[in-house]
Amino acid sequence: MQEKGSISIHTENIFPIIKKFLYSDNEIFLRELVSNAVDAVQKIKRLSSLGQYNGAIGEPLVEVSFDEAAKTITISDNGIGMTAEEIKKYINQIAFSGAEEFVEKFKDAKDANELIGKFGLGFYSAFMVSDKVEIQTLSYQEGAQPARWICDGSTEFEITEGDRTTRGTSIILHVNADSQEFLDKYKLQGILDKYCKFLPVPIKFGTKKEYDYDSVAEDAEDKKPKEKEVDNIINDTTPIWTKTPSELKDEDYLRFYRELYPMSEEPLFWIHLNVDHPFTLTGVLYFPKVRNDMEFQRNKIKLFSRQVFITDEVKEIVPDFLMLLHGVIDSPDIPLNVSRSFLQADGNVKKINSHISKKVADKLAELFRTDRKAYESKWADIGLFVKYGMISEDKFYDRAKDFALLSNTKEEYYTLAEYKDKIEPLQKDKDGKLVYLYTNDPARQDAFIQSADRKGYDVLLMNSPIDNHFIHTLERKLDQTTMKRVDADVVDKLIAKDEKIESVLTESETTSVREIFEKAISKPNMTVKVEALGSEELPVTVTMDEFMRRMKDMAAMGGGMSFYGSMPDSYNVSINSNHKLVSRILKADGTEQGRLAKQAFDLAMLSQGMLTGADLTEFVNRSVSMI
Ligand SMILES: Nc1ncnc2c1ncn2[C@@H]1O[C@H](COP(=O)(O)OP(=O)(O)OP(=O)(O)O)[C@@H](O)[C@H]1O
Repeated sequence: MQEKGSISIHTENIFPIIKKFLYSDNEIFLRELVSNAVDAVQKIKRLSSLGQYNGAIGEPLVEVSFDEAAKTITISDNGIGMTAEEIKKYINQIAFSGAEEFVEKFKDAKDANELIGKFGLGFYSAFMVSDKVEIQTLSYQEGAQPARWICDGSTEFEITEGDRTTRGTSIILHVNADSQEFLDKYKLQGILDKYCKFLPVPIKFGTKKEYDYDSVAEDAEDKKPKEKEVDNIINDTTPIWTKTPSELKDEDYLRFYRELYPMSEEPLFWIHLNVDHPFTLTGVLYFPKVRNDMEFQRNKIKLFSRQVFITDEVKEIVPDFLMLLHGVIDSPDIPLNVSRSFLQADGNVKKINSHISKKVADKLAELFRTDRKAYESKWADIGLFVKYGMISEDKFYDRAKDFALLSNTKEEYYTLAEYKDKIEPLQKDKDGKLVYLYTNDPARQDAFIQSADRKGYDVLLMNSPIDNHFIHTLERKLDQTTMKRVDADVVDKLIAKDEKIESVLTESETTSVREIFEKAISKPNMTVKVEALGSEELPVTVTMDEFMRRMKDMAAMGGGMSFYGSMPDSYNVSINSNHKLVSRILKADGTEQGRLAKQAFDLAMLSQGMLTGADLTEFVNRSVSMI
């Protein structure tokens, strides 16, 4: 048997195009060829189980090997094999059925995956790294003759009788001068680890040493275990996501997590995805402990299609707010060769995205319901995802509103509904609006928190980076509710009530107090106000108005409020006319008045960490002289 022919293709020579345009991703040749080998092995298993093949199937195996001297890489399997006729049909023609279209469109294609996927060129990716590709194969069919196909990357091929004596196929790549880097153990091992680590058929890559400790006799002088050479199988053929949750224990999930992310802390919990309809999706998603270097933690979800690794860019498949999750997703509905533009347009991908969002919400709801204490203890980490989700997706907000928690400065946790009930009696203003008080820095705002506490007000802890945005979402979503930072005003004014506190000072005394303080402080960005507050409140309080502060925060974050950003920080200085120190200052003589007023103001600044530099030095010197 010998035949020479021309690959059925109307267009002249397609290989230079493949090589040129696919070059950047050339390592995927191995993924393509190993996947074909795995398919071939699975096909023979299926034929056997259907009774259409009665021979022995043997141990299914795909073997990858290389020969540095001969400059070849071989991918060999004991799968279904091909007859010469099948080679002609599947290799020569099928792959090029779309060739004309291919040549027309190749100019616009952005990446190799897109090209290969669209045109069923999996096998031909071999030419990205080879001068010559050879197939040695023997079909499972009774009486089949071994066949050999060889092609040098032109449209000319040759089919002759082959040498294979056992069922299956070997693809031999004669590696080209530019791709010699692939003739390396570590390089190939790395590619296999990346793409083939969880393929469903054992993949052998060389051998490795194993030590047999059982063989060492108790009384043996030389305690060295026997060394033996065993197949180096690079993959786990039944990774946990292919199993049902009932077969698995927590330890299995944790072990898999450690295998995927060896250096990471233990995850908080996980979700096992198992969907049959309307699309097929399996996977395990882990909630990691979130660290500060969030960027580093993105892109940790691995996307597989029938256990073949595709990518860890899952942007379209996983909702943005869940991008920090870890784990794997496997869906045969996502083709092996995906490109970003494909993912964006694909209907299944959108469905998968919203399914994942729903599953995550269901899992969180369940954790909340079944063990609220444990859920609360993890809230610092979980909260980040939940808040991000609530901010970015209305649908998720609706799902999460019953299990999202607010925590206060006393480390108590409340759902949104519980919190509303808690604060309603005391924190409603005169117009019926609920005022939620929060702190973003409990250490600096301690004096304000204590004042609020004395009044029976509750203060929420909103000190994670996402809380700024979360506050806006809550204001938008919650009816008749505003959020105020606890240091936005003196406590008696934080929540505007109808009740009026009487001042012990007359009108002219009030004016004098204001003038004394204005003179003592003498800073243009400090507006002095004398106010009648509770006598137990501090004599002097420095605040920044909530609106002004938010505008400034937005400007600092580049939110387009540059007008506010360029304004100097301006503060309100509230003097409590009912505090006895204020009366004392009023009664003191000329120079003493100024000194005491300055001292009281500096103390207010100090308590908020705002007293620095020369002002601080002056304060310390003055305090020493006063003691
Ligand atoms: N190792 C193999 N054993 C048996 N048949 C094979 C083997 N490799 C390839 N084939 C046959 O050649 C055909 C073409 O392979 P090719 O990789 O080009 O495309 P594909 O596998 O059909 O699609 P894809 O683009 O997803 O890889 C396969 O469908 C299969 O019938």
